[in-house]
Amino acid sequence: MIFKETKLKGCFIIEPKVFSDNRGYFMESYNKEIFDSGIGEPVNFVQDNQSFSSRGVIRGLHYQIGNHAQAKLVRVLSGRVLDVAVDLRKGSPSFGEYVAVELSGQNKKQLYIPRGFAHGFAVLSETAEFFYKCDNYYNKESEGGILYNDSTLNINWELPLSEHLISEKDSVLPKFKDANL
Ligand SMILES: Cc1cn([C@H]2C[C@H](O)[C@@H](COP(=O)(O)OP(=O)(O)O[C@H]3O[C@H](C)C(=O)[C@H](O)[C@H]3O)O2)c(=O)[nH]c1=O
Repeated sequence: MIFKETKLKGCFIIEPKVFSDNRGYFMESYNKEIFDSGIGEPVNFVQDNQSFSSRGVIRGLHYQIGNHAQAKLVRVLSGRVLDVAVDLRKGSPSFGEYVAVELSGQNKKQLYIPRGFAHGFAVLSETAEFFYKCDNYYNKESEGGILYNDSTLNINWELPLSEHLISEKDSVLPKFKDANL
């Protein structure tokens, strides 16, 4: 496994070791000992999530506030997405900055997003199966979000506007300046 820290401290791009042969491939997609050593601290995941989306779907930008904040280890089982993490940590020198990484079944890359970030992704392939581990449980009451096309964050989702497919809930999320952080 190769761990590359992004410009946002604590946020890592991870590339697993893939063993390919004439049958296909094998990889350890998660190994706690290797992961904790690569990240530099213990992370205890408690919930796995999985979602399936069609091209043009943008899920996010979501986070959970306070003690219910979640760190996430995200990857794509099949298809291709642009995955986005926004630094919302109060006092962070990169507050309001984001990283965008293409994750796909092909490149098998993973993104580790620490607590204190908003997360979202856009589906660039016909369909995408998305899988992620969380280090805190879902807590509906503590859900927060930011409008995916907020002009201050100015995220390039790499999809024509005409293709954006957003949930009703996400379409009415607050702007970054009004978000409940
Ligand atoms: C997140 C979550 C949702 N749900 C229920 C609540 C809704 O009835 C249904 C769909 O939820 P939602 O529309 O919020 O799903 P996404 O838009 O994929 O939300 C996720 O999208 C971005 C990319 C994230 O990083 C978050 O993990 C999460 O907010 O699943 C649960 O039962 N447990 C959960 O952990």
